[in-house]
Amino acid sequence: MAFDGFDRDGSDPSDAAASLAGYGWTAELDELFAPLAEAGLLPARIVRIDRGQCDAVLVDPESGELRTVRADTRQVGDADMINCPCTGDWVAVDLSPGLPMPAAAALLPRSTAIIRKVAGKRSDGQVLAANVDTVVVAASLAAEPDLGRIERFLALAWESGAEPLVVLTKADLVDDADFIRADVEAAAPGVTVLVVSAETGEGIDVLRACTPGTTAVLGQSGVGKSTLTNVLAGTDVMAVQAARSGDQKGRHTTTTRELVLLPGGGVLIDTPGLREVGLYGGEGVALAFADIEELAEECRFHDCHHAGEPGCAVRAALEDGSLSERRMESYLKLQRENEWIASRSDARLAAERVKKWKTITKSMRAAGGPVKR
Ligand SMILES: Nc1nc2c(ncn2[C@@H]2O[C@H](COP(=O)(O)OP(=O)(O)OP(=O)(O)O)[C@@H](O)[C@H]2O)c(=O)[nH]1
Ligand SMILES: [Zn+2]
Repeated sequence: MAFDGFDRDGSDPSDAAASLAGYGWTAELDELFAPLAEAGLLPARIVRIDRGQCDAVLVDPESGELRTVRADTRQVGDADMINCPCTGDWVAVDLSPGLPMPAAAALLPRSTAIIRKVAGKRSDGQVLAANVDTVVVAASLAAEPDLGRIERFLALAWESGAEPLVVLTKADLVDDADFIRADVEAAAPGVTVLVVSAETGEGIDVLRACTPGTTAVLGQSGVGKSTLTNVLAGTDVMAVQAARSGDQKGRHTTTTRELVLLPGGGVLIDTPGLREVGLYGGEGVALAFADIEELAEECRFHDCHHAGEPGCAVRAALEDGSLSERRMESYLKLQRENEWIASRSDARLAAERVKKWKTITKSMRAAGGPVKR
């Protein structure tokens, strides 16, 4: 890979990479990237994705300053959407002057990824954000929080490998947020639940302290994700639409996922409001319902279906009220959905393997078959 367009003025390239630290670049990534740097490629973080192109932040080799470049991502595309670049991904960018435009030449392995099943009957997955440390599940206090939806978002968050955090927004619109917070906490074992208001600033400092590194914000449209991003970023980086008269829902304002740098350190990824958040398999449900999973371990039969078997600890908890029927039903529903998608994706992967194998064998036959003895 030719790379001769830039004079580094004798400066140490690792110095330059150091200023990507604010975007989450680590010594480990730097080590991983060494062979690519050797080939003249530059590390860059995707801050926004478009069809076939992305905006990525890198250290300009000439000025040594951070710069956003628009890069062609077709080289790092993949038939499987999950392997396609997304906001938060690290890519190796080729700035060779011979190219029509900068190009993403390689996608670095992800530490975490938030994946949902695409809307509709298809079983494909879609990455919402990559290399995230904290997933904020945002819900508005303006309406009674939909606990099932929060549990669903939490399963997705746990599955990503990042740390979930629930943020209840618009605290200025309710009198007693603590009451609702307690309900949400019961639906989010092991997860911190914060109450904030972008309007009054309540809870914003705590939220800031809870979100070092890379944070992605998930939630339904209108819960105030973009407003939160603006407050944390200290500027209006996101367009916030005036709420429709009569309700506090707002309109769809965020269209592409965007990553912004926070003044106190760390970065934030705003995601568009998600109408449908299908689960994409994995351990997320078990982690989001760790309380029920723990109870199940106490059941007399290790394969207990909690359907009336003797010595069932889950039934006992339902009966004494320490576990709500609502939560149990939510758990069973998400578990079924998770199992369905797992079987679907296994089937899909198997079908892909067969297809790939057929292509290989076909080309071998065309070439006269494998080496004959
Ligand atoms: N009262 C009050 N209103 C808020 C607060 N935060 C956001 N809003 C309002 O809620 C509406 C929706 O806010 P957005 O930030 O656009 O919501 P969003 O979640 O980003 O919406 P999408 O971009 O569609 O996903 C706007 O009218 C905001 O002004 C808050 O803390 N208090
Ligand atoms: Zn049981």
